[in-house]
Amino acid sequence: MQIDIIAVGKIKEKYLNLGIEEFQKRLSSYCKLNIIEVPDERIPDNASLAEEEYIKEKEGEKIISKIRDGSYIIPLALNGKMLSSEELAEKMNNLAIGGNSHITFIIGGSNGLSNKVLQKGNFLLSFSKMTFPHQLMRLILLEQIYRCFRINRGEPYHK
Ligand SMILES: C[S@@+](CC[C@H](N)C(=O)[O-])C[C@H]1O[C@@H](n2cnc3c(N)ncnc32)[C@H](O)[C@@H]1O
Repeated sequence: MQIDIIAVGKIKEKYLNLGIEEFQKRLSSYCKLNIIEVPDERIPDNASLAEEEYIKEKEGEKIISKIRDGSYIIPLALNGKMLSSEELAEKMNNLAIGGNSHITFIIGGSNGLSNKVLQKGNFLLSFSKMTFPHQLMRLILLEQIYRCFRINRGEPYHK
C-alpha cells in the first residue's frame, strides 16, 4: 500500500521530529510512505477573516496540486467522522481489498483546510472534537496508521 501524507508547514519541534522519524521507520515494513510538505503562508498579525480565508485558499491550491490521481483522499477535519482505530484499520483493509492501494491523508495548517480541499475528500476523518496543533497531528496520525497495520496483520501492539 502507498500512503501519502500531505501536510502544511514544517515540523519545528525536535521532540516531534524524533517521534515522526520513529514511526516512519516502523511503517517502512508495512507500506510505502511519502510525506509531502507544502509551505505555509505567512499570517499577518491581526489577520482579518478574509485574509485567513485567502491564506487557506492559497495553501489549499498547493495541497491539491500534490494529490495523486486515483488516490483515496482523507482530509483530517475536526468536524469529520470519528472512528475507532479498529474501524480505521478496517477501512484501510477494505480499500486495499477493493483495489485502492493509494491513500492520501491531508493535514491543514494553523488556519485549517480550505473548502476546496475538504470537498475533494472521499472521507473526512476527525480525531476528536479537540483541536490539535498541526505538527502534533502528524505524529498522532502516523502512530494510528502504524496501529492500523498492526491490527490488520493480527500483530501484538500495546492496547
Ligand atoms: C490547528 S488545526 C486547525 C484548526 C482550525 N481552526 C480548523 O478548524 O481546522 C490544524 C490541522 O490539524 C488537523 N486537526 C487538528 N485537530 C484535529 C482533530 N481533532 N481531528 C482531525 N484533524 C485535526 C486538521 O487537519 C487541521 O486543519
